[in-house]
Amino acid sequence: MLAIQDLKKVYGQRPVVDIAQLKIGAGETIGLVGNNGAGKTTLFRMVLDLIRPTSGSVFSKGEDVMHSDNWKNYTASYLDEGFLIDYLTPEEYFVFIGSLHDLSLADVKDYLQSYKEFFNGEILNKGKYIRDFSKGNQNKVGIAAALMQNPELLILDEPFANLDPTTQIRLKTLIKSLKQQQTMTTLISSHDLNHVTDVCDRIILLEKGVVIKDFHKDENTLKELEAYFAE
Ligand SMILES: Nc1ncnc2c1ncn2[C@@H]1O[C@H](COP(=O)(O)OP(=O)(O)OP(=O)(O)O)[C@@H](O)[C@H]1O
Repeated sequence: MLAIQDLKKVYGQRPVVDIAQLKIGAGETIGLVGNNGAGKTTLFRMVLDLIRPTSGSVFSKGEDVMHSDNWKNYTASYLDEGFLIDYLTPEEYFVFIGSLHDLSLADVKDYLQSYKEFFNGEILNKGKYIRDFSKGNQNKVGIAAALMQNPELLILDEPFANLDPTTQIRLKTLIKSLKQQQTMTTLISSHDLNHVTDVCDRIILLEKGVVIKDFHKDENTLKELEAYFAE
């Protein structure tokens, strides 16, 4: 699904991402972990062609994301509130995103109905603009809008941050159930080692822009990660 080749991003003199080669297969659920400033968001931004690499490329289904638009049809992401439209209500935003993906009003309505539990009564029919919601509730809108697109490739930057514990658990359940369909490749960055090892099958550990570890999850993964970060 994704292939990263000699990818480098340098700010000033400092490389903040430096990955010679990384392949992510279709259907994989990847957890990207690393301390503050490790380069997780910068990597996601290059995968989504939001920023350009200093050198190297990201290929999505074999096509360089810098020189192709095809990946936009099957990729959904939520990195931060910048992905939202502040002056819309959540309902208006979902309808807008739905219209970009040929979803009818009825489709969007059905979808929102199925997310009632995830929204926990805090998102719909509030008569409020997105800008007036708390950061956690804005995250819920962004994550739900990304999932609504039924993407082949889903990219979420720290999706558990700012969510209340109930919603964190519901989000994990949601991601696990989508994973079972085996049609979605998922990249999730997180500082929450418990959550990320719970939902992801493969963990990539980034430190100062470099991949330090890349392994498939087993029963020891959480302990190994905790030991690594405790050093
Ligand atoms: N536009 C920019 N100009 C200069 N430096 C930048 C810019 N964007 C990111 N950086 C630097 O690149 C490094 C990687 O940042 P990035 O946000 O990718 O890390 P991260 O792993 O997502 O961190 P966090 O866990 O804190 O969100 C940091 O040192 C950051 O200061």
